[in-house]
Amino acid sequence: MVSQMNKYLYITIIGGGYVGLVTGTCLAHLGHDVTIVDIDETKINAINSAIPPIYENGLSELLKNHIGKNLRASTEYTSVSESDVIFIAVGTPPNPDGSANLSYIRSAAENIANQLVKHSTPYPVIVVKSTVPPGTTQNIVRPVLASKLPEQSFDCCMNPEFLREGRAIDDFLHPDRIVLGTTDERTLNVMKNVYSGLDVPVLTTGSTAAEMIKYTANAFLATKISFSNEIGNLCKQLDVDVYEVMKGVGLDHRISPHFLNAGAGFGGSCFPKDVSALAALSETAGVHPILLQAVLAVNESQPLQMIRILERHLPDLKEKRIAVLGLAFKDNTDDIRESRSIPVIASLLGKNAVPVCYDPMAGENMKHVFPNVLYCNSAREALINADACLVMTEWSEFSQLSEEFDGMKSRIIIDGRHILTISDAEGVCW
Ligand SMILES: NC(=O)c1ccc[n+]([C@@H]2O[C@H](COP(=O)([O-])OP(=O)(O)OC[C@H]3O[C@@H](n4cnc5c(N)ncnc54)[C@H](O)[C@@H]3O)[C@@H](O)[C@H]2O)c1
Ligand SMILES: O=c1ccn([C@@H]2O[C@H](COP(=O)(O)OP(=O)(O)O[C@H]3O[C@H](CO)[C@@H](O)[C@H](O)[C@H]3O)[C@@H](O)[C@H]2O)c(=O)[nH]1
Repeated sequence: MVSQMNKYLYITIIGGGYVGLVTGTCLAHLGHDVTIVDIDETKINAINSAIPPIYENGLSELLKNHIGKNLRASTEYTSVSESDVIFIAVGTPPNPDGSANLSYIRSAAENIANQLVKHSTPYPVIVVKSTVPPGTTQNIVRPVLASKLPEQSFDCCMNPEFLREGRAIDDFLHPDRIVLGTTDERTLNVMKNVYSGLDVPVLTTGSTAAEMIKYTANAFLATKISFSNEIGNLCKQLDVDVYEVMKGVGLDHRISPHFLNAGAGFGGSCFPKDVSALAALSETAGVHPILLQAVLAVNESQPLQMIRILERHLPDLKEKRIAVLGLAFKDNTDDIRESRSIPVIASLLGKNAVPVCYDPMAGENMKHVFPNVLYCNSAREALINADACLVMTEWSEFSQLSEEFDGMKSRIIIDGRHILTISDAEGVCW
């Protein structure tokens, strides 16, 4: 367990995206003095104006409480010199072969080293918060810093982040565990100080094991989802309700009821990317990743199951008006990265259908991907005269929909998220 707050720390977060902004704001909420650094000036200006560049429940209020007080944002790395702790929370997007692109990590580490060489607090701790392949902290981040700084003058720690988008603040402030990848006692004390105030179990490991824990946790959760989807596809053939099945299965405490929701598959910036990175890493290590590849394969085919079911009802989709409800990769976010609605809309367009889209938050983001499809301001509007409807995101407002479906031309409703409460919707795999 982390203990009571010993002292407030000066902290810099490199990267002001989902993780950096939530981490920075929550650490300010815990009382630390925090500077968020990002190369994106628009993002920095928005943060300094207390306008979150992303939609995340509760973030706006928290940002307003702290910005201009113990929280600020900058495009400059100068605060690094005054910091006790520097978090690296930049992106690690996939390379074309699925492996993690570490160029942003390298560049952040180089910029930190260039700043610390000018001036530094005694013994700053540089913390890798981004999801990185095993060995990155030890073999890339530390050597980049050590190329400019004396070995004993700093230390590194790997501290993976487990927050979920849409529930990020609650997850950050009430995590199941904190993993601290360091074997150094002094560094461990600094890190415990960062999180003091949180009543959370702490697991201390080496940095490489901490990196592996993050990938393994995501791969396991993704495996649960693909497993449920495969069972769901079978259940549909056998006319069995997969939700009833998974409820029965999940009551076994060794399995747990979580992440067994079958449907259109997993999207987001993490599961697809991290399972691919782990699979690529595995191939490189000479271990053929049979299971991980199957998890990805099920996930690729799952959104297209929606189209297959749709075509059973409407064999010719040409010029058919298809309401697509939900564009975000999950509820309570405006993030569309790897959203399962993207392959579905692309497939509809390929078949000359007319997708008519609605999402409570993510419409603007999706316009960058599909600028020429129709976007509506409500589910009701999208459903008017629709030949069919596909539900792609588990937004709770969709569970309230009822007479809105009366506006459809024909009542073909396919639920990809088990969110509708009307009786005549067809499930994607139930
Ligand atoms: N999004 C999540 O829910 C989540 C949860 C846990 C872990 N992670 C991991 O955390 C990392 C960050 O993810 P994210 O979703 O916040 O990414 P993001 O793309 O939203 O944000 C990354 C930010 O880093 C900035 N950046 C890039 N290079 C920089 C540099 N050299 N200096 C300063 N800023 C720089 C970018 O401009 C961007 O704003 C990834 O490794 C991801 O896998 C993400
Ligand atoms: O039973 C389920 C649960 C989720 N999903 C889908 O899975 C995706 C991811 O959902 P979720 O895990 O809630 O959101 P993320 O924000 O992607 O969070 C995951 O990825 C983060 C980034 O690494 C981790 O920090 C989190 O612990 C991990 O849950 C979404 O498309 C969901 O619709 C399902 O299909 N079935």
